Amino acid sequence: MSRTIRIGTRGSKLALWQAHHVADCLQQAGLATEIVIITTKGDVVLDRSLDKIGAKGVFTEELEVGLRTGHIDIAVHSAKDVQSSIPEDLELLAFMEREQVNDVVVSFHADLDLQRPGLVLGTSSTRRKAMLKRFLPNATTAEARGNLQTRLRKLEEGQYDALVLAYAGVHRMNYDGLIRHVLPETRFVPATGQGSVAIECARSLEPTLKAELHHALDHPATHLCLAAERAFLRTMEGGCSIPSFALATLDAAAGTVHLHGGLISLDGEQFIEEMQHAEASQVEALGIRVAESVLARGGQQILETIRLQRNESAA
Ligand SMILES: NCc1[nH]cc(CCC(=O)O)c1CC(=O)O
Repeated sequence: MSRTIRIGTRGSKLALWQAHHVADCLQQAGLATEIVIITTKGDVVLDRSLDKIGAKGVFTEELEVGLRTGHIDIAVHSAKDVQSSIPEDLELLAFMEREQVNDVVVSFHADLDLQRPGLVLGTSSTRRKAMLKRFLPNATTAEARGNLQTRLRKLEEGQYDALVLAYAGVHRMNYDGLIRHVLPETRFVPATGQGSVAIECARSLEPTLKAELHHALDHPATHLCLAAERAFLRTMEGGCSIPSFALATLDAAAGTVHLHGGLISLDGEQFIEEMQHAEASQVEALGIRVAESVLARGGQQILETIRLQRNESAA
């Protein structure tokens, strides 16, 4: 019997659901597992939006320390929370099958009218705030930090009329009954990796165990798409807090990956997008090509403006 696999995870209900999902898959493959909860900066610093916390990897850094010290064997992350580049001594071993990728509007009001003037939507995502300014100008946004349960409590208290969230998290937490609108992914293009679960490990983990874990957990079509999206994000030099977006899809019949990527200005006025496709073997180059096109067509200026605004507000 091989040794027990120690699975590192944040302690939120969603993170624990994802960790148990990984544990179930590994147990079905005949591996014993243990779940180890590690609190991250993003879990405790809740009084600021993520771009104000500054440090990269607010939801991943402490888990990566656990991988280095040998405290855990694998770390389970929401793929969208993983930095565009990870430390050299670590690797992303697997991406699990992606859930429906859309952003959704969640509310206790069954008759929620998205076009209502003055509608208040809760989100702390720079991407969602910018897209709402562009596609739902009648609405305003309010900061909504904290885990899903905390945000739903604030929603019930009336701090906002509705929340904008990833379908994946809402569904995994069984809140589907509160979904009032599914936002079209052609306009509210999701964040890189949205909907997938990423498994990270130390490069030094035993190769046979790595192969066993990869075989039990990786979803090849999702992995291909996320490789394209992450190459896009890396080229954009973006962390979690720039309003970039990317969605790759696999055309299995044609053996090609299609990538829709872009950048939106914080005020929603500029929406620079690019759609290209490539052979499955060329997904990294596809991500780079799409990002370079977006940067060349005004994306670089958007990023410069954001950097200037953040430096001014930090001064
Ligand atoms: N840190 C935010 C975060 N990271 C992963 C999810 C949802 C699950 C996913 O997209 O895979 C969420 C919440 C949200 O965006 O609504």
